[in-house]
Amino acid sequence: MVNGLPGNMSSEVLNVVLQRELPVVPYSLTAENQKEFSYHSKVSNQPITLLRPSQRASEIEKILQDYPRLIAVDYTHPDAVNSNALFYQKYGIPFVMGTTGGDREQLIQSTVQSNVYAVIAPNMGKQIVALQTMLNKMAQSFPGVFQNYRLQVTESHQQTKADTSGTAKEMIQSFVKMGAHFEYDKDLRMIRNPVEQQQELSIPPEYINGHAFHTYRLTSPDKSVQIAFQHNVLGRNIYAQGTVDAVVFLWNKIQQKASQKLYNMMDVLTEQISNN
Ligand SMILES: NC(=O)C1=CN([C@@H]2O[C@H](COP(=O)(O)OP(=O)(O)OC[C@H]3O[C@@H](n4cnc5c(N)ncnc54)[C@H](OP(=O)(O)O)[C@@H]3O)[C@@H](O)[C@H]2O)C=CC1
Ligand SMILES: O=C(O)C1=N[C@H](C(=O)O)C[C@H](O)C1
Repeated sequence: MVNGLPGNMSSEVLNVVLQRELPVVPYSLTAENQKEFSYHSKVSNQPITLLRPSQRASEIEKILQDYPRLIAVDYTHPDAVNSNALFYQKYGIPFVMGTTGGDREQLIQSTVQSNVYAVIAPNMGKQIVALQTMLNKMAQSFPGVFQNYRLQVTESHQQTKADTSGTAKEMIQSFVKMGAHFEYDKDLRMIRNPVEQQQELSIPPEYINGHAFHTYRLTSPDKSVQIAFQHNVLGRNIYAQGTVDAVVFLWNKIQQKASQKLYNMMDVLTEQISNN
């Protein structure tokens, strides 16, 4: 069940689900102010009924009777993360939460308490998740290696993005664990202006409405050393592919009745690599 239609990420995920010939539940949670009542994908004839927050409680039990083994994918809005998660938890629906923002601590806490299977990650792009994993390991192995270094982060996304990059927030935590000094109001530059994106970052016009460029730059106290990490993505396919991998991963965990219920994308990636 791909929730957040007709949004950008949910549409992309739906395409990948259909390309991989996986079954799709013909319902999607949408925003209260949504004007359309159904969504029509370019690659399928089956319309998807859009359910507003005020409608979903009365419809979900019937949907669960028809699709008892459904897994929800959530690409909605930072303001909806916690309430949507509570909805999945209340009805025992396993979910893959790609939506960023909201109260992340509460999201994790309520998921653990609910005992519902879930994958939660602010970035589903496996190559980026590999970089995150490497930085986590680096922080564990060399906790103070960037002591007194200053971290500066630039992240550029489409103008409609509602929040600060969730990926950047996680990466920053790793660098801070390595001793780097970082202040959100001074050291984070968020670029949302299409003119700057084209002129400064050379983002092609067709990707102004869908890109994610991140640079993390560490500078030594005397400025004689600079170390930078960068991941630049055009479009959204990388996340959609990872999301569908996470759905398959979760499906397998449910079949195996795994005792661990909550996972992140590092778990998905680790299992995929060890199975190959
Ligand atoms: N984990 C990952 O790998 C990635 C995460 N993301 C995250 O996914 C989220 C969505 O991004 P994107 O698709 O680009 O955003 P969009 O704005 O394109 O899509 C979000 C959709 O969700 C709808 N929506 C709003 N409120 C609700 C609600 N309560 N229930 C259901 N649907 C709702 C919006 O409707 P309306 O427009 O009417 O408000 C819109 O159609 C963001 O948090 C983004 O950061 C994005 C890319 C990758
Ligand atoms: O909104 C987006 O587009 C993205 N959101 C995620 C984030 O906030 O980190 C992942 C990626 O940057 C794309």
